[in-house]
Amino acid sequence: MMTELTPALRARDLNKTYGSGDAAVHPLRSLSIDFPAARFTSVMGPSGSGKSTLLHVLAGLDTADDGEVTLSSPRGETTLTGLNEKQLTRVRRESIGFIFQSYNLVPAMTAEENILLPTNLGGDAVDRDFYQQVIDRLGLADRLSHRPFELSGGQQQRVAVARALVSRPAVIFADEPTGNLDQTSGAEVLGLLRTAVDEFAQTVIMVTHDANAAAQADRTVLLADGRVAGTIENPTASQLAAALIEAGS
Ligand SMILES: Nc1ncnc2c1ncn2[C@@H]1O[C@H](COP(=O)(O)OP(=O)(O)OP(=O)(O)O)[C@@H](O)[C@H]1O
Repeated sequence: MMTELTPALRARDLNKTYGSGDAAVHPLRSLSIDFPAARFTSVMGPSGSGKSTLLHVLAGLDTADDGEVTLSSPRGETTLTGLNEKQLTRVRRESIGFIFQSYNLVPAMTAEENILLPTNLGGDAVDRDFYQQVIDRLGLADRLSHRPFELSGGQQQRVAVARALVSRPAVIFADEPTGNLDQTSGAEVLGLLRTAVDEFAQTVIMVTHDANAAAQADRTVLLADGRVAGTIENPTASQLAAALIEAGS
């Protein structure tokens, strides 16, 4: 049984370097951090501080040069580092949802087909009651047969959020999920991420530049130069804005 103190994700001594010599860039420098289960964590930091790299490594979409990432879910504990691509694909399907700034929907598929894609790929039966709940909550019921190009940006992101929620992954990653949205659509997406945590005990980790968005989380991790520069519990937008100015963003 997981308690809220159990980390859903544990990262230890992650290093990543691009290039070499004078041109070397270090998006991750001996970075260690825990992300508690059933909590909403936002990640902020100056441009180039390593936020997206960290998210991709935690989600098994990219690999670190060394260090360890361990995922704990109701299915058990898995060390992602060291898995081959096939094993990683399986873990991502079973336990991880990802929401991108640019939605990343399959253009030839309808909204419904996009939403059900991860569940179908995993070979799992769709929980129709939960699916209906998500669709109703997202106001997507009359958009399900539309393809992405027939949807507004806000609607496309709602489809992407539904896709990440419906298979009920233990951890949902979101990289600037509100970056392309107007304020109303952005608030809606953030509300849904909160619901995933508060009602469905999922773990959410979200990268954002927006202090107001970040303040919706239970905790904010501040990155600077590939390292954890600090964490703020129950952050407020003004606290985060001040911290970012201090970090030089
Ligand atoms: N594939 C790559 N090849 C070379 N350098 C890379 C690559 N991906 C990222 N970097 C570099 O690694 C550093 C960290 O990038 P990352 O995208 O993780 O930062 P970030 O904090 O998410 O930035 P932003 O807020 O601008 O999105 C940057 O200096 C970036 O240029």
